[in-house]
Amino acid sequence: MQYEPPAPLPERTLGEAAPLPDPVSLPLTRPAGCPFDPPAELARLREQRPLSRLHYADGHVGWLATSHSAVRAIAADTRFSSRYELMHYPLLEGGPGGALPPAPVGDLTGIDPPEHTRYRRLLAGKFTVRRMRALTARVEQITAEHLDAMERQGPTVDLVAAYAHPVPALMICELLGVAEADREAFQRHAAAVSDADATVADQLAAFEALGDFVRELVSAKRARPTDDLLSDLTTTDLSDAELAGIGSFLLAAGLDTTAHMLGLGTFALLQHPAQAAALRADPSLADQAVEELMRYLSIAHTGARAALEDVEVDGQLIKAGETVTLAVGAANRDPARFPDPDTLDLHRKATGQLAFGHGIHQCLGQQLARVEMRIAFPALFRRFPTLRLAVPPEEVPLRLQMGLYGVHRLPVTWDEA
Ligand code: HEM
Repeated sequence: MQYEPPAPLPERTLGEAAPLPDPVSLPLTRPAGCPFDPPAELARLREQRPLSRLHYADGHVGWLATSHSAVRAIAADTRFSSRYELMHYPLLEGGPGGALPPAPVGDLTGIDPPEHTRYRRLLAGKFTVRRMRALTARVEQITAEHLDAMERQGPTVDLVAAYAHPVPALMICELLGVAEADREAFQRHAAAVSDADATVADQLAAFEALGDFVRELVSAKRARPTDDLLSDLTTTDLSDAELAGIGSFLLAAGLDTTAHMLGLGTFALLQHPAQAAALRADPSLADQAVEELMRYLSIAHTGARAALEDVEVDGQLIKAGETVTLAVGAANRDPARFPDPDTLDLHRKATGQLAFGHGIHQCLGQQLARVEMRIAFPALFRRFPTLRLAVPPEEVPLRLQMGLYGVHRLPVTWDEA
């Protein structure tokens, strides 16, 4: 019998290593009864492969990154763009150039280098250690004042309206140098923008009013600078329009994010009483508790990037022009990175969690956000040791299907002394 050499193995080309399952739609449904877990379907996809094919609403077939390593690698890679106008959106009709316009002036998250580098350098230099230290003292004061007000008001209160929203709102006022007399108006507009019960017209009107407010603030700082970030920025070569854009962007980036972390984080701690008790008993736990809550809750649960050229990630070829949705919530629950990832464990060292983003767009305000949370969570649980939900957990209104996850309201109560 004549010997036949084995047929050569087919050459394995990138992206053809194994047949890919059919594209999926973005999973959005969170498991019933556990409002803190990402959609279970994301975990199933992550078990199969780090990158799955994803259907976008305009017919594009792009990618969904679910593993910690893939999300981290893509966020760190500048061959992927952050420009909104280059992206397809899983839930928005209209492809690049149709779904969303380019980022407005001052919005750092939707631009690439070199435009991004210029803004980023100017801003990073203003989030100084000295400023963060000064802000820490103000967070302590502001949280104490709001806890006093809650106590005076007596049970029951909506924790979002009484604490989770006003504390970060006032910290943005501190950062931007909003005068005491103007803060009430500022807070009113800011609360109306994110009020789920407001009509779209009212939300838009509040949004316009905030824009006017920031423009007037810029003129005031140019005329009479004070000790704040916005005044500092008036000494740079930024135009008034750029300053107003940056002011509005900081407001958008720093307020609702922190507010939703405080609201949802309190809900999570109330549902995990042993963890809340540990935080109450040991204030030195606060730093790692905040990292773990950020990981566990991942309120900014998805990000997106568009490939500017062909890029290989985890053995998978992503072609130029394709959009990748980054499932940050799933990445932060990846067992390959965090053992027993679905357990909230404040004693865990959750370093490497991706909830503040990663790479050149990583959150610029993260130190401020951390300071706010490190102070606000323990202070709340120490002031009200009997704090509990005033409604059954399933009645807490959740921000389902929204870009930023959280609670709309959190009715809480406690035993009066
Ligand atoms: C818990 C609260 C916060 C969360 C969860 C959060 C989350 C994030 C995330 C995920 C990004 C990256 C977006 C991307 O890669 O496209 C980001 C960027 C940013 N955040 Fe935050 N953030 C928080 C608080 C703040 C605060 C308090 C400020 C400032 C007052 C702030 C200012 C910014 C800015 C300026 C950027 C843009 C950075 C860039 O594109 O270079 N954030 N944030």
